[in-house]
Amino acid sequence: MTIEGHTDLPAPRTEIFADKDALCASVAERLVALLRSTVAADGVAHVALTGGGAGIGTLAAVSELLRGDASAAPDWRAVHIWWGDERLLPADDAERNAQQAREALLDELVRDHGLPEANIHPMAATEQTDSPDEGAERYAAELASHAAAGAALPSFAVVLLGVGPDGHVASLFPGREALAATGRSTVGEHDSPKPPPARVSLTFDAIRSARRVWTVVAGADKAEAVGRAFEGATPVEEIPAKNARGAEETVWHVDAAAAAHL
Ligand SMILES: O=C(O)[C@H](O)[C@@H](O)[C@H](O)[C@H](O)COP(=O)(O)O
Repeated sequence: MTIEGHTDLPAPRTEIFADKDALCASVAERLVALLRSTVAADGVAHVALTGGGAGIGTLAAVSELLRGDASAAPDWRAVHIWWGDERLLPADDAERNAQQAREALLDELVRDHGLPEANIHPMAATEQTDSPDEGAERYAAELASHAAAGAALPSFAVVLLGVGPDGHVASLFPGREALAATGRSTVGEHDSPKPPPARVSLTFDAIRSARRVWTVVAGADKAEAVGRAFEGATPVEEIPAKNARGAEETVWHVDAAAAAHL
């Protein structure tokens, strides 16, 4: 089965926040509202999470929101949790995006808010395979099993993405072969410049099939990458984040420090 990311997508827009906490609180609110409206409209909502400080901070902010007032929340029984990328490590490794997400929010959603454990779809851990390629194949199969007939992956309401100081998103790093993986939903990375080397990632085709792409970017070390992502001439091979777009919208949530070069 092949997939095609959309090619003609709306231009990204930016929203700038005073600091990381304000950014995370705002994205958390929007995420909860989006999942709620998506479940109401479609009966199901698929979301792809990201690791990183702002990504996990957003999940912690969702947890805080729910403690204040859970009435705005979606029916968590209808929400499916996926990841944009993962580190190929033991399942309970503290460096795993899934493990960090569990601690920040997901364990609580399962325990107190009815999120079925079966709706959490982590990428492969080393208990399943040591091979990033096999991990990618396994995840592609899992995605396909939740896709509409003829599609390779579910319709993501939103893909959340952190952006590295080098301009990477998910595990799509500058200059790496994985950037060029097309016609498939996932790709293995064997030699990531950021440790650990072995990772699994969604491809750009998969990211670009999402209805929305929301980046969450905080910190002065991101300012150059953010600035370059919005310059027309920047090659995607240098700043991969430039290529991350959603079919309906792409919003860069950026704190003031990371927005310094915009
Ligand atoms: O697996 C990883 O290496 C991270 O998930 C990574 O992709 C992260 O999202 C960005 O590097 C931004 O991270 P920060 O938000 O912490 O800057």
